[in-house]
Amino acid sequence: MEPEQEYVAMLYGRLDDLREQTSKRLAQSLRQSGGTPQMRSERDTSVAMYTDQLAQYSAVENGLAFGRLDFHNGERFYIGRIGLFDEDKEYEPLLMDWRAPAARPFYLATAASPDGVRRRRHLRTKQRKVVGLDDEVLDINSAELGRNEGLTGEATLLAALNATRTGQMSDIVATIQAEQDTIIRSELNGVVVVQGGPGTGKTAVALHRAAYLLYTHRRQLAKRGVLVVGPNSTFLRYISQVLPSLGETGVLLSTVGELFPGMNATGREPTEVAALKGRIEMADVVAAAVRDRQEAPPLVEVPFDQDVLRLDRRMISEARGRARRTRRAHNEARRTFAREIISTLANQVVNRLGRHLLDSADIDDIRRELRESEDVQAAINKLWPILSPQALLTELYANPKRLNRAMSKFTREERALMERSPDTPWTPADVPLLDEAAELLGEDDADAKARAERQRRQAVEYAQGVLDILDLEDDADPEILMATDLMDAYRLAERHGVDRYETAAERAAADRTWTFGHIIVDEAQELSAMAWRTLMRRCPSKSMTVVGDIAQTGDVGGATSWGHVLSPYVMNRWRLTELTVNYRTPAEIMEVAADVLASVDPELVPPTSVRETGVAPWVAAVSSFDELPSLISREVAEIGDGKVAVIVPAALLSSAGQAVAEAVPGASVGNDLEEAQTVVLGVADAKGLEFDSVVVVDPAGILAESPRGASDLYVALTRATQRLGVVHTGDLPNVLARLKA
Ligand SMILES: Nc1ncnc2c1ncn2[C@@H]1O[C@H](COP(=O)(O)OP(=O)(O)OP(=O)(O)O)[C@@H](O)[C@H]1O
Repeated sequence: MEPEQEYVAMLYGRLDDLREQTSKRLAQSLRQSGGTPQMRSERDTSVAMYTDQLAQYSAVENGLAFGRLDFHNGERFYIGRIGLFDEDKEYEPLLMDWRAPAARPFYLATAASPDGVRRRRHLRTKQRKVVGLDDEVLDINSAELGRNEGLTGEATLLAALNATRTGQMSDIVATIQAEQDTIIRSELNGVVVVQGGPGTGKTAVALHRAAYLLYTHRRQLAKRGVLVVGPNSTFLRYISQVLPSLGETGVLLSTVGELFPGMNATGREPTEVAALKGRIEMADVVAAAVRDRQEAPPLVEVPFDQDVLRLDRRMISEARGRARRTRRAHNEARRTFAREIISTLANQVVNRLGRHLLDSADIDDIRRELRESEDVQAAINKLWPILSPQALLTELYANPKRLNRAMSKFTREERALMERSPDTPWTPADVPLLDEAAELLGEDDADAKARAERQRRQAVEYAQGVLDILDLEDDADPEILMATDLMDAYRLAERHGVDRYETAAERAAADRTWTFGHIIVDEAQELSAMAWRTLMRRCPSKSMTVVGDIAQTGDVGGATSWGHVLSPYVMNRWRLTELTVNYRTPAEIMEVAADVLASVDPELVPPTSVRETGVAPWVAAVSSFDELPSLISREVAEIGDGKVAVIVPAALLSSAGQAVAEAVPGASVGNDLEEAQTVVLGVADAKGLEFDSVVVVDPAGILAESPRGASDLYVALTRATQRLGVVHTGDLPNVLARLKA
């Protein structure tokens, strides 16, 4: 252990040197001021680069080096979170980045196929101290009997799997298994689907793949960024530390609901409404809703100049036809529509006044007056209003007549489901519809232009004002300042004020039309067809990693087959990969869950648990759920320091949650995974998470609550890393009969 400690201490020394150097460079860059705009922009880039580097050096502090490979030819290297080099010895590698091609045997070499490796060593460290070593000699003759054959670094792996959970997902960089490594390093292009049962490491693989892709294709991806999509904000918080611990900070984590900047769509709605909004036909509904706002009533009367002008349906339809034929988005095509209407109205005015009495300047004046007339503008606004996506949908949902027209192909009941009053909060299922609307409506660039023009005018006025003041001073040197000089000075100052280095992820988060270099979708089975449409729009290159488990689909609008979901966008050009080993759930618990899976579909095969705990799941029949707090207290005592989840049907969440939170110290309802020792959750919120101990309450309630009840129960049962309890009233559902035995 001593020599390893020395080597690891040397690596930390090198890391400290790098930190110091970078801090100095950062301080130097920050001290520079002024210069040409280009110099300032270069300075901003250096500041950003050094800041990122410092963040990376801090992030890799824990477990900086975790492995060593010894080869038969006498070569040896250490493997860690980042690459470190010896500057004094021609940049000889001291530590190899785990993502480098040469580090691959650390994950793939086996006794049967050693790839030149003699020994693989796992270093376990705590802070900067080496606290343990696990060696594997890759010699087919010395392979221990009964050893779990397929596993790499088994001792270290099992130690990681048995560790107490913290409420935050940790990285698996030291113990990535061969089937996972192949997916992590699979090529950037195209769509790769990672199908796997619960606990097979799909989320872990997806995040390590993001880190791998950024390392391997940095130039390509740093500019456009990588997006990781997760099912809800609790889950995103749970996984949020994994990429930073791998030294990667520039990845945007988002739910689909957050992809519309400025919108916090956290409203709730009945599942059948969300499912309806998720159907692909909704794209046609939104398009119809936009067309419905380009109205052509039989007659519109426009007061003008003590007269009344008339627009009949034919005139309006003609203008509308021209605007539509531009194929521009609604707000952008409005200019064409307005021009046509003004032209029609101008014709009427001219005819009334007598065309032969007017010259072209008079006609221009008439057009201008028409354009400026509030009555004319109001008429155009009514016939072709400027619309925001929010306004379009709010008015659609609130107006049964509009819904009838836009949803003519839907049943009366379905139309009724969509109705809601204007002050209802937006829900996640609204976001893809808002996104669709934003595409069809386009920017209202007249507004943006007016704003820019206003700013320009203000700048000129400001410059002129300063010049006027200077003019008053007798000794002012007229050579020194001209209004235009001042303008430039003003603009530059202003530009410098807003110039700020942002990562691709930060810029992407604020821009609805941002397109990413790669998108990773986790719990992808939950996404509706409309959500897929939104995501595909954000990734024109269709370079994606799609991670999920069809058997866990809980959302009624979610996926039942990957081909069905993906083929509209990439036909059959996607690659299916599968993970088959369950690292989370012990065999004793998985046996119970497997019966539930068979009830979802007898063809589905559960993943194989990598370990047993020797602890059988417990079951408690109670006469009422009032007994829950005392059962949970007992379980908390059993688990010691670990985390306990109480998973309940949505209908029980508030009552059971309150009872447990009041009676059990350190318990809370919802998503406080890090602080609380015990959390009470509905199944949907438990998706993707894991706990040392799980108590599933009212399984019959979970089964009955949704058409996908069996999948929900399967998800709930597979969240535990150590212990499982089931609490029920009445009869235990048949699918859990094994628990009675
Ligand atoms: N190679 C590995 N080394 C160490 N731990 C691992 C490894 N693979 C997976 N794990 C652990 O197994 C657990 C389950 O992983 P993860 O959450 O990624 O699974 P999942 O397939 O996404 O599960 P689910 O479908 O239930 O959400 C995590 O604690 C993860 O750290």
